[in-house]
Amino acid sequence: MTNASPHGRPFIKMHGLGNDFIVFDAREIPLALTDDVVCALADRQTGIGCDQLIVLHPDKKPDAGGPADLFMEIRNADGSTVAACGNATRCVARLILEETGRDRALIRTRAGLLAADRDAFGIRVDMGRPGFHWQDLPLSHEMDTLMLDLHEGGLSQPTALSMGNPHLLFFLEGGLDVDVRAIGSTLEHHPWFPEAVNVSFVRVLAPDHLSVATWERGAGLTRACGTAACASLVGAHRRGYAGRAAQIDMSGGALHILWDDADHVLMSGDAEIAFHGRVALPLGHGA
Ligand SMILES: N[C@@H](CCC[C@H](N)C(=O)O)C(=O)O
Repeated sequence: MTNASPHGRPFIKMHGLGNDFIVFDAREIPLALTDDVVCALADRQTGIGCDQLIVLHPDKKPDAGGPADLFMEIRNADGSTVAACGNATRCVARLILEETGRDRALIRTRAGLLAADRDAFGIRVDMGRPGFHWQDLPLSHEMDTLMLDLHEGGLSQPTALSMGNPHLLFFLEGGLDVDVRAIGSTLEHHPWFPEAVNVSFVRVLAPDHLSVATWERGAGLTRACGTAACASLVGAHRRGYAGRAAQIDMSGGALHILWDDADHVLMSGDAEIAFHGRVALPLGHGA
């Protein structure tokens, strides 16, 4: 890669429960990354390595509620642009809260305006309302999202819903062993999901305690997925397996999710800084 600046472009490496992010601040110096450059940076052997790459832009679309602190661009490791990422939203909220000294952050995403603050578990983000209509995900045609007539790898009848991004949830019986990689990668691009889908496997340990493994669209198997944790609680409640609040265990740690009476999903958990660095970007990419 060519370096337009002798020192490269600064970035912060962050993670939420091991779901890791390269965060670039483009609020003062613009940054536009092609899919190829995102892939190169995300590569764990030849780049920095990440599940998602985040670019912070000025908020150019203030609505009636006033301007957000920033607009958060979210890219999967394969370069695709997505609307929502729960773990990265907590990380960005932490940066804003530390930078401003305020107790509330407002982050604009393609999925809407998200408010964040601190709570006993770390950073809490209001992830907004879930979507249950087939067009919310979207699906290829009209169907009942509560129980899809879909069968794969011995599993069947998953629930589908949107948390600003599409999720497919299989509820597992007992200790059934599943091949998350095989089933997840097969269903990620199933023709019923024209924009692909995040695939999760949910075990109900108790009505307020779930365990979730996720194959993420555009990133593969990750240690944690914030929107999948939100979707799992909502889906489990709709299927009658859980209450409206639960601890969600994932291989990287736990999140605490509440689906409140106003139909908003609140997600709480850690947001960590791993290290600061600089990277050479190709000419014309804002280095
Ligand atoms: N890691 C995320 C979700 C990132 C986007 C997802 N892979 C998609 O394509 O929708 C999270 O914490 O929510």
